[in-house]
Amino acid sequence: SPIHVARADSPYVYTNSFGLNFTQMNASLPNVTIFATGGTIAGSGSSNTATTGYSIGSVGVLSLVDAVPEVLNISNIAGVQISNVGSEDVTSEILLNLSKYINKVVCGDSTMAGAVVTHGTDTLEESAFFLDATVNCGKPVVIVGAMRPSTAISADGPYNLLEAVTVAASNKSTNRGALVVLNDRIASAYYVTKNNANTLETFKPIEEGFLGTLVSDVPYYYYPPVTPTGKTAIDVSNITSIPRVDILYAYEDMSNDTLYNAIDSGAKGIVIAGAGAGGTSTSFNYAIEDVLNRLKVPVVQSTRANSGEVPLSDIGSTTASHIASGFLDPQKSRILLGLLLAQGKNLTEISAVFHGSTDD
Ligand SMILES: NC(=O)C[C@H](N)C(=O)O
Repeated sequence: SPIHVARADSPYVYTNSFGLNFTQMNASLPNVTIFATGGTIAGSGSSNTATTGYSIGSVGVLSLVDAVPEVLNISNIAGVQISNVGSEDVTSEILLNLSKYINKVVCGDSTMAGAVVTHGTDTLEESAFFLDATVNCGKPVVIVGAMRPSTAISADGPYNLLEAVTVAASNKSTNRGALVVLNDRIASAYYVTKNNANTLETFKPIEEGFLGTLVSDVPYYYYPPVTPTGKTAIDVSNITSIPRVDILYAYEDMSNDTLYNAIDSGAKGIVIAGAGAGGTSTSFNYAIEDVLNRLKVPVVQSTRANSGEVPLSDIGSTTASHIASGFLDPQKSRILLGLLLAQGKNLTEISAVFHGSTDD
């Protein structure tokens, strides 16, 4: 269960009705809760030039905030340690717990302005998409990470954290869904993706553009609040687990066995990272139709190209409830399919939700 923490050197001055501890309660400042999950932002290396091979999640939320005392000039902070793992170890259990927690202690508390989630960057976009789908009270949920560990020269985590808290505390950030803030940019969690394995300039919504930027820690939004086309809000209050969804990466000579093996070993839904606009071989297409018609297991056809649409008209015949991912990439499609399966949706309903992202 989560541990509530505050700054190491000072006693709590205020505990709210949800048991969250604050080290200051300045009535003129907004309240923000930081939910820490781990990742490089909480990592430390053996030298100040090491930007790989460092230990992940060795720094707790308390030390993160201690490294950036400036956050206390802009908000009253409560800290909750949800987990302390590399993002590759973030599970659907952690995400469900986190989402329910934010819905309860941020959405359910009129004195709380918003939430910040610190997270490893490798799968940050998956967790951000999950939170965008499942926290919909209008308050900002800002997901932030870092590419350099806290011990590196020019570590990016401290300033990224300050920017994330600034965005979460700003009333300009409401009704924009979950937001990803790194490297002075504000992006919609619905579209953003990691583009480079190593560099600071890595999170981008490839086609859709950023929502805003920060200059000298002041957020500027290019547009008034918008909702991504076809976005589906999902209530997780009655969901206790997320069914397993596997992603299969398509390639020349791909064997149909990959599909049947995944289902035989327990996958309740499949996402294909297809070639181009969802393409798989003629033989594999028959296997997909067999799985849809006979086994009634949803197969979402997405693309391994890192942007663009998979249109429904481009995949398969009309003899089955085909599901085209629209503009959602394989990793976002996996999150959405898992949530829809958890809600008990059938193939036709699932197809309609994915089709919504295409606006046709
Ligand atoms: N930059 C990072 O945070 C990478 C790290 N492996 C993680 O995702 O936890």
